Amino acid sequence: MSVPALQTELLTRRFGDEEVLRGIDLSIEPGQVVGLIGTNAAGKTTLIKCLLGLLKATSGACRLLGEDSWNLSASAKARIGYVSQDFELLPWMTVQGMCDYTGAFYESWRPAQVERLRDEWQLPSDKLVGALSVGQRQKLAVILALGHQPELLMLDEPVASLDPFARRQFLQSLVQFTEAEQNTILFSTHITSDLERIASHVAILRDGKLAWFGPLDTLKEGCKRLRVHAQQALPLDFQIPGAIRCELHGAHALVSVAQMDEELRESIAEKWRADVQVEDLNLEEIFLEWTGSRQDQASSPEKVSS
Ligand SMILES: Nc1ncnc2c1ncn2[C@@H]1O[C@H](COP(=O)(O)OP(=O)(O)OP(=O)(O)O)[C@@H](O)[C@H]1O
Repeated sequence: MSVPALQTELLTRRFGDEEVLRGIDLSIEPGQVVGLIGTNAAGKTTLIKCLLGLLKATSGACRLLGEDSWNLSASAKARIGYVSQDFELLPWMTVQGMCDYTGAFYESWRPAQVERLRDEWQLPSDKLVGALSVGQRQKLAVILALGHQPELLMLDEPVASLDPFARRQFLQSLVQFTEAEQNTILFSTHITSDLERIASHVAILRDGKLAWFGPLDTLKEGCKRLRVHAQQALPLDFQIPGAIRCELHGAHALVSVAQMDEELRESIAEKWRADVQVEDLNLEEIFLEWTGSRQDQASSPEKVSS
């Protein structure tokens, strides 16, 4: 069996009284492209930093490429590409200087590939880094993270400042990156359409826990919204196995489930003498259901009509 590219066991991380990560068990295999999603302040950056050894776990284990994240060897570090949310760069260097400087740290640096990406992404070589726009700096940070041919890419909201064209180019370079079968990506994002385009797997953080982890297709195929219309008022403790969210309104309920199947529909219909309508959800809706941030008026209990 291969060593997981990234792994946590019962990982917790506290900041003062705030327990941001509360017992995360996650195992990402080589070759997986994992989109990490969760609401603002869900702990995505904290998880990425713990995995990279930039933050120490309060308790539990964190491993990267088989090594303890807090004691990574130089050779493991050389196999990682990382783009942080604030992509720290040296403002007084030119773009070319920044590339040469970063390249000097890596034996495996590929100047030709860096130059190609720089041209494709229209980054002026002689411009000072401090004079670049936010989007241009983000592009440079991504190019620097790819320049040494890493096999593990960790990207914390890598496209937040990119225009749609640059985002497309960026996603294309990630697709190229994953042509090497064992290359792994963990990226946090709020843009579900990007996630849909490149992720093989999805990890959802909620309340400091890993609410869901698995293949993107399984998530999309299994997650459904049920409109339950019973003949009489449903009990206040009305529950459905595997429900992610449940809203009750008299004889009606709006329930989202992670793993829908016909047997479940039939058992609800029979047990509650109810008509059960099953609705498909797109990835953004699934995200809203999982993170408990659904605000869609059409779905509010008041609108559940018989
Ligand atoms: N160094 C720190 N000191 C104190 N609190 C911190 C620190 N770093 C993160 N936190 C807290 O941990 C929580 C999670 O932050 P984190 O940046 O991991 O969230 P996130 O999911 O990446 O959010 P976003 O989507 O907004 O980027 C927040 O409440 C944040 O204030």
